[in-house]
Amino acid sequence: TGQRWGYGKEDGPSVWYKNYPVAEGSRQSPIDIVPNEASRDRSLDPIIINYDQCTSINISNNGHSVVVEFNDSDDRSVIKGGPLDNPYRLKQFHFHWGGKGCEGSEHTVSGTGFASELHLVHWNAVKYKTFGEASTAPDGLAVLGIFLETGDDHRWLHMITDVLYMVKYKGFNPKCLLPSRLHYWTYLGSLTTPPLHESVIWIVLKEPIEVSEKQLGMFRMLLFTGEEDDQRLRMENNFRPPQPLKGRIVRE
Ligand SMILES: COc1ccc([C@H]2OC(=S)NC2=O)c(OC)c1
Ligand SMILES: [Zn+2]
Repeated sequence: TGQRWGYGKEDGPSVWYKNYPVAEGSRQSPIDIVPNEASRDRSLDPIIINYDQCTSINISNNGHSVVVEFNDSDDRSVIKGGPLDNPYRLKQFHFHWGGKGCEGSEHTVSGTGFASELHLVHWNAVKYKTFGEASTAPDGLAVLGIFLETGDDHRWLHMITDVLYMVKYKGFNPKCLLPSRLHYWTYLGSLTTPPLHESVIWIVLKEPIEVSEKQLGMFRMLLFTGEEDDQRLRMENNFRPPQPLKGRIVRE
């Protein structure tokens, strides 16, 4: 179908259900995470992140966000452990952000949003042959969500913000975007943009990373629109608001 969707009044999250009825499904993301309602699951192991051999292949503006894609032809960069039964291969990462200060993340914590949220998207290459196939399976994807709060410059984020105007660049290890502690909340959810497939095992890290207003401002320099479009729409507020929990349990 490939229907046009966006984050504006006419094509934003409140009308996605018209072309994507699963928007009103039972495991939609993001959600508001209420820490003291999370249930302690002692069977949950720590997550294990292996990004050391990862190969970034490009950075692009897909009209909804800035996306860095990785070579996912083998298990060179995977996440495993935690709530996952298999290793999941890193496919891409991208960000969601606001237009100003405190809003911009997709998940919120007790109603509080962060300035931005990084999504590292992985797929289950043990059970599925392609990302596309995995993206429609209930255990097909694992997305690592990391909150960005404003403060000092992030030591490595400049490698993204400095090249946001370029297309090709290599050699970026997203491990440097991880916070020091990997404590997480986990729940079953979905893609947060159309097609909104309910195929995501969410792992949301509790500890945010710190980036500067200037670094965040670089994201807002991007545009939703192409060079040929007559109007220039700044890319900002590309986040979906929290969706109903519908009885799901958030584990930690
Ligand atoms: C091709 O890989 C992806 C990855 C993520 C999404 C969205 O779902 C989440 S999570 N963040 C998003 O922007 C996606 O939507 C089409 C496609
Ligand atoms: Zn995302």
